[in-house]
Amino acid sequence: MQSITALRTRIRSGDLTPDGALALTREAIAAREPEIGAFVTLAPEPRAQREGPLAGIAVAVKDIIDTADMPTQMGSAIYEGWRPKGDATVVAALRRAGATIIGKSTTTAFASADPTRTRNPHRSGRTPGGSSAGSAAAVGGGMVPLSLGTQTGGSIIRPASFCGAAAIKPSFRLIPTVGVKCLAWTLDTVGLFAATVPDLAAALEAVAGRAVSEGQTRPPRFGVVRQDFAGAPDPEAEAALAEAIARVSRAGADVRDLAVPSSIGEGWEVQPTIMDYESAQSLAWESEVAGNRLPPNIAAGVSAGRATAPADYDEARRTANRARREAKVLFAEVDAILTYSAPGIAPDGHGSTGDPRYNRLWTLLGTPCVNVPGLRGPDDMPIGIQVVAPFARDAVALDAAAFVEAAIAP
Ligand SMILES: NC(=O)CC(=O)O
Repeated sequence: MQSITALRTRIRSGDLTPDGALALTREAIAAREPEIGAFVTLAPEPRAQREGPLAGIAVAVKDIIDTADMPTQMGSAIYEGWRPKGDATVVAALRRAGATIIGKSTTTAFASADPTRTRNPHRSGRTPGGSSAGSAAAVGGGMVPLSLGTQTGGSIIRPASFCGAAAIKPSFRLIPTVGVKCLAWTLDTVGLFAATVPDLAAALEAVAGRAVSEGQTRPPRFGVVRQDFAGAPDPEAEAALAEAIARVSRAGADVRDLAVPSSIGEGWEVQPTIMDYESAQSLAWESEVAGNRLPPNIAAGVSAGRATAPADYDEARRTANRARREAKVLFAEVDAILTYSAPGIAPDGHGSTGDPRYNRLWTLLGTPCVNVPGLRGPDDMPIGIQVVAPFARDAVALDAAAFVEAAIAP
């Protein structure tokens, strides 16, 4: 895989130029794109910048995020050829940091749950997940060092787990969603995919201009949350979590099971109500002018949202706010939570993007989540571990995730 920090070290040492780094990425894309299909559009004449912390770093941008120099097509024929006037805020920040936007990566239609044509880079017969399918596959398949995704349910952490990429779904709204097609305005979160957790930190620091480490020297204190309200995982997910617990314990971390207040499970329960209600309104124009061109899963979500009474949506939001208030208690005696990134390895076939049931709670709570790659399950498929920290403590999430990544490294 292409590592931002490794490329940057070579560039800073003079061993590689930014143009050379970009050429490596273009070669990797040419080699794997025919099999993986991670891109909708490739930049015709990408040029490396000379300056900035991301000079020479090529970025794939999920195709619901606006770019001034390439179409933004939302994964839907309704927006075929659509050219926004300008860049989304996060794209402009990437360019200011010296990055090169190398192309637009596939997304499910409007970032919902209808499969794309993209294939899992480890086993082409399996799904890469969604909705940030191309972004996860492009990083997990070693095609690019960095990609942008979004999460409303589980669209960053789940595909990252399926494709073996590190990823962060930051705290809600840490990265602006200006210029990002809205699905659910109280849930949509922009995030990043990269090869390793330190690579994520380097990219987030460049994009968000924030310190991304608290420089904690003592091992983190972890709380384990198995999200029983979401049902049992596949055996390989439980085995991966147990392996991660054993490894971080051996590395000196304190690990304990956490009791979860009932309000947290109630929050998990209402996330789909909020997502569907808001999606129906966000996609009202598309539904009215081209409803017959919406694929089945997003169409079903819009229909469910239209059938949701405003009073039920309001009650769901009260439940969500109660869960956010009470989520603080989860972190009273621990720095970060360990939980499943996905129910198991990437499902066989391409008829589904998988189940966000272990992700949707944390999206609703707005807490920072990191997928830590490195473990393998059946068929030698990657399976991630999800590290969650308190809201606005993204540096804690990254420090704790880096500790887990180091502990599970082979
Ligand atoms: N946008 C989303 O997060 C939907 C999903 O989890 O598949």
